[in-house]
Amino acid sequence: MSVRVVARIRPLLKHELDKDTIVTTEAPDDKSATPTVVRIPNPKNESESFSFQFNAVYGQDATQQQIFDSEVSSTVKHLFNGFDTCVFAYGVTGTGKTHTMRGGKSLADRGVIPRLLSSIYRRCRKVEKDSGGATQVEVSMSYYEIYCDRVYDLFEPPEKRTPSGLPIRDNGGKTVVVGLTEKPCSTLKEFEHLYDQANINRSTSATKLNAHSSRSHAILCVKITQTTEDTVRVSRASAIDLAGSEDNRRTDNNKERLVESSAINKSLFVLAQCVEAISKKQSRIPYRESKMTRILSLGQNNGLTLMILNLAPVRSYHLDTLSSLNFANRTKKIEVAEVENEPMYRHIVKPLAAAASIGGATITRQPLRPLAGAHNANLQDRDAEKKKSGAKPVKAFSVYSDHKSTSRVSNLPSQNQGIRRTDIPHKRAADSGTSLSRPAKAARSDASRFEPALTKASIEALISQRIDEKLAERALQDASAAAPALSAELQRRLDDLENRIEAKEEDGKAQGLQFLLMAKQHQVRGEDISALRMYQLALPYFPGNEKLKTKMRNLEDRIRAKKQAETDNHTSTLAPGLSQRQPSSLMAPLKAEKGSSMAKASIKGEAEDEEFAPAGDSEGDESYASNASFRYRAKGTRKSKKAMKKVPIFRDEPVQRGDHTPRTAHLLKIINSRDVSQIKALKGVGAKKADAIVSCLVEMEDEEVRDLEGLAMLKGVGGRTVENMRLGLSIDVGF
Ligand SMILES: Nc1ncnc2c1ncn2[C@@H]1O[C@H](COP(=O)(O)OP(=O)(O)OP(=O)(O)O)[C@@H](O)[C@H]1O
Repeated sequence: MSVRVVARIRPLLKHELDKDTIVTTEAPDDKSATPTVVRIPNPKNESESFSFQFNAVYGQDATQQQIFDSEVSSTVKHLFNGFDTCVFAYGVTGTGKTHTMRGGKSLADRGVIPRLLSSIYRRCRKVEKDSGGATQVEVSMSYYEIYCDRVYDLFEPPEKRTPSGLPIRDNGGKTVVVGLTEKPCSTLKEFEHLYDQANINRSTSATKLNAHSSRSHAILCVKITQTTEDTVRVSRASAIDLAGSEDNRRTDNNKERLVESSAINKSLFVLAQCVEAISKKQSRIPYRESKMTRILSLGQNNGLTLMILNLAPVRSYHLDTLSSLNFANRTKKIEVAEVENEPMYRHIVKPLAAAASIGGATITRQPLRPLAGAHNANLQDRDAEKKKSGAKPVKAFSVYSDHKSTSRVSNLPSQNQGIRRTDIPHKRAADSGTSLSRPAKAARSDASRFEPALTKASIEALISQRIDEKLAERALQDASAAAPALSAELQRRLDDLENRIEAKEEDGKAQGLQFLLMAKQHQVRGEDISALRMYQLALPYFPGNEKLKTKMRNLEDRIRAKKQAETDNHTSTLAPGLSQRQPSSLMAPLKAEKGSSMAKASIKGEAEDEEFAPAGDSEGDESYASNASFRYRAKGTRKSKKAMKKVPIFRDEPVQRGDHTPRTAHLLKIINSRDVSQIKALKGVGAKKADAIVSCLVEMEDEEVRDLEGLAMLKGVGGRTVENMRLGLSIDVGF
């Protein structure tokens, strides 16, 4: 089962009403009423557009109710059938993730999370009613945020937090947060109170792009425990509101916001890398490079996974929207195992003699936490049967929560350790006379059915299961160790870099060092394009660093050579014609609306299609033709992007920088005036192009276009356009 990906385009905000809407929805064919396609123009050539197909697409007028009813409400049934579910919102800052997940206070505005809880409580009542009270359902939840790569419990007020946050640990292949509070929560009202309180603790701040920007990834984990007389079944619903990526040239972020922003961007970058590695079936998925990716474990988690891709419809988000669409396009290919959480048999863990001694009439039922954390130790017979029949072994439970009290069985009070003590003769705590310790008649007769758990065979099965677990853990460790071995020297240098980053947290260069570290890590893995991108991001922090520049040049040469080799190879194997195109069901959704250059792109084959390689104008833009799906930009990176674009050579290029011919100087003056009417009057520039140039200049804030090269690097402008502008100018203004 793949991750379900749906896109939601938010409506225009008040201050955007006069802005150009560029993202639209489309039904795949006229007959179908439900749109599944997002269409967006090619930023390099407005006459072309790209389309991306998802499981569903919601336009600007989609309501909260509609999103919930169509996408989330059906997951509740699965949850109660024992499956884990995960809904997460992804998108650039200010695109509506928090609105979608949390929403507003009014009934109509409530987002996915409160609606999910409301639906869960309704189902609880139904299950209890339908079973005549034989099934009891308990709901509890944990809620935490990942802020600057540190995990904080949102049920704890910020002043009680330890600055380093809560540790996370791999536990039998699952990632767990250690020491998280888990709050029982039996009514919607109770939930709303807890949730609202916890959200006050979440890190949010005003940024230029969003007055209430989430500065952290927030993860809500709702645990459903269904208890019958004999069994307990636990399943979890995770609802995740990711922080949005930010282009810091647009945010005007101060230092604190910048630090947050780079942590957010870094984690999202790692997420994109993970998705890319999964989609390319690489053996090493870089989950460990960020806490968010470790916890999200996309592709490793079991159960139903839904991603809601939030998009802003306006032009100012154009490139970010393309990056998000590209990311989502890869995510939808990720396979998630549909593994049901099997019920466990209660009587095995029923209080032993110890429980009886502390029991009595006042004892309340144990919250059954140990069962949730433990493996299905008493399902060994069934597992063995399944193994024999070749069925997949049952995998116990999924990620996300490690409540203090749900820690592994060994940490539990002795009366709850029955599950580990199947080798101890099973005593019935009949003496206490409580309803808890003395099973009902039916249960007692049933008990004999479970006695095999104490036989020699079952003990052996239990031991073999433990061995399997240990072997699996070791295999997991071995897998990470199997990543390309680093030389001692390289490892030392990486460690050294890491130490320098930590020591320089306050230093402005820390971020630069972060980029260097990531670049080296990519390089070690042979991911040259990503490495180059990281070096480019690092460059502004180390201006004039010749060593870095040489490294980049070498890397560029290598990439170019590789690309050339690939192209040669490709041209020799590619049969002509559109028959080479992958069917649209293969999710290579870039289509040419018109114009031949897209048609050209479409026959480049799946690999390139998948990676969103928009057909550029006359100059190829290598920054797009990347193997990284996430376009990460930080302040001062424009120049590095320029460095990647094939720079046109202009006839009146000045010998010395800044020393322009009068014609060039005049052209640059017009461009830098940011006056649409003047720019529009230039030869070869229509209203649309002039508009695009001005938006681009606005994005550059105070930065000016200093030369023809710089002009040719602007969105929608190429070398030919610049040449036209210049020539036209000589006629029009009499040079
Ligand atoms: N579908 C929608 N209908 C009405 N308003 C919306 C919708 N989606 C988003 N908004 C509004 O857009 C603004 C930004 O939304 P929101 O805060 O949810 O963005 P975000 O993606 O969570 O941003 P960040 O990543 O910065 O936290 C808010 O004012 C929100 O009310």
